[in-house]
Amino acid sequence: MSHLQEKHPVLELIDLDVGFPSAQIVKRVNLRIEEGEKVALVGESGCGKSLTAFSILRLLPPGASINGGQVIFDGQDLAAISPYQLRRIRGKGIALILQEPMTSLNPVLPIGQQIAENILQHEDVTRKQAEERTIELLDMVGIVNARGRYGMFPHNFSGGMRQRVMIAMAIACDPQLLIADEPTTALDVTIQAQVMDLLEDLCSKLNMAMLLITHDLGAVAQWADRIAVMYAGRIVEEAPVGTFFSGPRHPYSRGLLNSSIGNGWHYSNRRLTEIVGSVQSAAGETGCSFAPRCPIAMHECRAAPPELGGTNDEWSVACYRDPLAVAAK
Ligand SMILES: Nc1ncnc2c1ncn2[C@@H]1O[C@H](COP(=O)(O)OP(=O)(O)OP(=O)(O)O)[C@@H](O)[C@H]1O
Repeated sequence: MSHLQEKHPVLELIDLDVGFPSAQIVKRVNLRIEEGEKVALVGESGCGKSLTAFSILRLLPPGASINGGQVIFDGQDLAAISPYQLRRIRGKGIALILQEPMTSLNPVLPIGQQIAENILQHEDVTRKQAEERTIELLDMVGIVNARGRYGMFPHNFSGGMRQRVMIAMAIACDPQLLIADEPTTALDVTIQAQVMDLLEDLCSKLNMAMLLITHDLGAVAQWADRIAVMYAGRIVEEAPVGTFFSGPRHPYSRGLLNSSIGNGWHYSNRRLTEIVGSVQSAAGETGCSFAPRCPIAMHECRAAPPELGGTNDEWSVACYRDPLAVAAK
C-alpha cells in the first residue's frame, strides 16, 4: 500500500455545485484534503474560491445555495445535515479564519472572554478551565503576557495581533480543518510571513489540515503541500506544490504564474506577462471556460469542457492540450 493510500481524508468535496439563481459559480468541484495537509486554492478574483470555502460550512451569502454534490467531513455530508448538527461542527471540527478579524471578533467583548465562551460552547469544561485554556492558546499564538491581555478589547491590538487572537479562537477547540480565506491580505508584508509561519507551525503541532485561499503564489510555494487552481468555478489543475512550480501544465496555471512575481518559488520559463482578457461569464458556456483566453485553444476546446483527469493520481489537469496526456496517448 502506498504512502498516499494510508492517509485519511479530512474533507472531501464531491461534484460540488454552488451558485445564485442567476448564475452557477462553482461547478462540479472535487477536492480532497488529507489529515494534516495544507492545500492552497488559487485563482483570479471572482472565480469562486471563497464561495467554495464558505459552502463547506454552509456560510453562504444571501441568495447563494449549494445546488449539487457533497461535502464529506467525518463521515457526514455537511451539505445535507441539520442546522443543529452543523453548528456542532462549526468552530469545533472545522474553524474559519477570515481576512479581516474584526468581522469575526466582537468589538465590545474582551478577547479572552470571547475565546473562553467559544470553548464553553463546544467543550464540557468549567469556566475556570476555559479561561486557563484561553491563556495557553494566546500564549501559543505569540501574544506576550497573555494573562495580562486576557481582558483587553480587539481595538487594543494591532492588525497582526488581532489576527493572532483570531487564530487562537479558531484553534481553541482543536479543529481537524482550518479554512483560511486570505488570512494575511489585510496585514503589512512583514507581518504576513509571521502569521503564515504561525499557521504552518500550528498545523504541524496540532496535526491540523488547512485549506488556504490566497492570491499569493509565493505563499503557496512556501507554505502549502498541494495546490488547486480554479478558473471560472472549476478546478483546472491540482498537484503537489513542488511538482506544480517545476512546470504547471494547464495554460491558465502557466499564465497565472507568469503574471505573478513570487519570491519563494521557481519556474524556469517564467516571463512576466499578463493573461489576456478577463474571466468569462458562465452564461452560455459550452466548452472550456478558458478557451477564449487560451493561446493554444483548438476546436475541441470550444465544444465541451475537459474533465479533470491525470496521468497519475497526484497531478490532474483539465485540458485537451495537456502536454503529458497528449504524450501518453
Ligand atoms: N448575487 C449574485 N448573483 C450572481 N453572482 C454573484 C452574486 N454575488 C456574487 N456573485 C458572483 O460570485 C462570484 C463570487 O466569487 P468568490 O467571492 O467566491 O470569488 P473569489 O475567487 O473568492 O474572489 P476574491 O479572490 O476576489 O475573493 C463572483 O464571480 C461574483 O460575481
